[in-house]
Amino acid sequence: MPSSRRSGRDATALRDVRALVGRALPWLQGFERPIAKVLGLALLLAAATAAAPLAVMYLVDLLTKVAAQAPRGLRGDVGRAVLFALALVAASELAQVWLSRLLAARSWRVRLDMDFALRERVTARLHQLPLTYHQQHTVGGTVSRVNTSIDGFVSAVGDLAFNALPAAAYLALALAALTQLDWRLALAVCAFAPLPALIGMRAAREQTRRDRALLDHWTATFGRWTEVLAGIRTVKGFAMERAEERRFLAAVAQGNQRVTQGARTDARTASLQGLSAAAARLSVATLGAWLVLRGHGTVGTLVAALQYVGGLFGPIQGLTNVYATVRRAGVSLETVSSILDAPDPLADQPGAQDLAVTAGGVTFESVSFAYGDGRPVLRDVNLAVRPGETVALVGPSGCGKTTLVSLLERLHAPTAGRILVDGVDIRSCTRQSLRRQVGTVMQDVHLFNDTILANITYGAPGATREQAEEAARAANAHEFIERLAQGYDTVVGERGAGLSGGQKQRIAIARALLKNPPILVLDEATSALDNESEALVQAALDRLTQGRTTLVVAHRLSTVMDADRIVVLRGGRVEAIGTHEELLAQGGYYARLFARHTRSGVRESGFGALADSPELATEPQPTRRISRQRARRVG
Ligand SMILES: Nc1ncnc2c1ncn2[C@@H]1O[C@H](COP(=O)(O)OP(=O)(O)OP(=O)(O)O)[C@@H](O)[C@H]1O
Repeated sequence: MPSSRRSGRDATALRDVRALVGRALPWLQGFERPIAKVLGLALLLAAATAAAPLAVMYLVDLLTKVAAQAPRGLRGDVGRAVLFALALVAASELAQVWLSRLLAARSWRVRLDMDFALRERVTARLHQLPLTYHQQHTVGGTVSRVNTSIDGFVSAVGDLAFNALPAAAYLALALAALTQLDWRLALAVCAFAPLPALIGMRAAREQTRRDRALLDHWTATFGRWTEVLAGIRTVKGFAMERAEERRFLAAVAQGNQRVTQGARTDARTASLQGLSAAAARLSVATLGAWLVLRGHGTVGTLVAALQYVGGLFGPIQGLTNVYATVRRAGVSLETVSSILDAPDPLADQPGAQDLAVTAGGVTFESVSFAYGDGRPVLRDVNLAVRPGETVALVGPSGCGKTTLVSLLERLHAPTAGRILVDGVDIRSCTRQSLRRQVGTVMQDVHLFNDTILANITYGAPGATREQAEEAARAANAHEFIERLAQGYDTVVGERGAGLSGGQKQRIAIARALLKNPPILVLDEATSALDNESEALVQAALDRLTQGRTTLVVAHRLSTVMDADRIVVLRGGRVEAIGTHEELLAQGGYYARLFARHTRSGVRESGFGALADSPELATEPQPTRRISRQRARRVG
């Protein structure tokens, strides 16, 4: 290999190590003392291990001398000297065993603590990151990536601190001792020492590439796996179980094949390193024997030298893996950093105050918004919702209704304009305090695989059982809950699998009632409920909205007509605002929508679905004034 290319690679390797150390250091804050303590123990162990062959040498030389003098038993000074030598050997062995045990226990403790601290930071960050981050990453993929990366990073730091550094110390001590014993033997060792290092360095790049590809592969595989399990209803509905199983197993087999190929390459690298170590041992044994025969050394020296050579190549091999370990840690760090350093444009501003809602007025002031792709979704929206008022949002699918209400929760930030609650810009308050004041009931109700009681008190952890029951009564949920085998202690299954759509909605309403927020966001369910269930949900919603400022993404005609005002959104713009009667009188899109609804005779909940009819965009309709009561009868 041309030397310029090699020196280029070495420089890159050094840069990699320096960059990694620079990035890893802030993460190790708080662990300096425990790491230093374990490192101290490891260095002591290295010193004890390096001293052991000297004790053996002393014993062997003593015994050789005694044997040469045709001994008459081990009495007097000779006996004491042999006993002392034996005690030295025993002490060094015992010290090694004791230190190894202590080191193993302490280093595990430090690794586990580091693992805990990293998980704490990553979990907190994942919870803080904006919704868009989670929409762009699969749950399973994130879980698999986080687990693999944290394990990888912690074990790499442990390997470097507790194995590589003590190995380097042992190498230095052993080489110094060997040079003292016989410089020629030390030279023979040094001639072979760089070989395993070079072999390891060559393998490291390939290992890193492999690790990165494997991490991506497992992220995609487990991301899909969790998605399939989460969407098992759809999988079953389309009889895709076998197909999904085949797809998953093919991906696992492909991953395993890559792991096997990697293990084969690693084994080849290890055997090449082993061969170079064996060549070093053979050359030292030959040279040592020659030196002893020539009277240039003692048998003890040769035995000690062979012990050193035997013990040296393990650490040398370990040290050559340092580069691979550093690069592996780099891959892990990249992933964890991509989470910890992911931008959070919605983070609280420095000095943000808690929001205290007094009346509950909400104002959208020239609000525009676009998702990551830059396509405008909301354009210059102006809307002032008075305290205690209910405003229904109506418009075709994709016109930005859900997006508008999510801006109020600060799940996204407007690209222009601002949103005020009681005259306070929500960007200037803390996210937590804002979300405590805004309650939500979304159409895809999410229940946790926990008891009904835990699901109702979610968001109000201090609430008592009696308060939860009271909220459930107001939400028309108490009766059906009481009829369940375990009542409020019934576990609902993942995402509330054991409950009907209407029951889930009523639990969500009870949850919102218990939270008791002054501002409410409702995203009405589009899926039709049976008449009875719909009436129960509607009555619960009426109770929930009483006395609260409410923004509702409306799909039922009754909701729209019961609202104090209706906002017609089209193409991200506010097309009209008014009461039902006012909008009918204006004769625009809303009037056409209403007319079409009354003509079609579809169920109430189909009102929102009709908003999508293409003909509504153009169909001219005569303006008709219909009283609210009459319209309700028709709907
Ligand atoms: N996370 C997202 N990333 C990119 N675009 C999005 C995202 N969420 C929604 N959109 C797009 O923004 C537009 C408005 O979506 P939004 O969900 O607010 O509409 P909507 O009026 O509530 O529709 P619907 O009545 O069907 O629920 C749509 O074109 C949609 O494709």
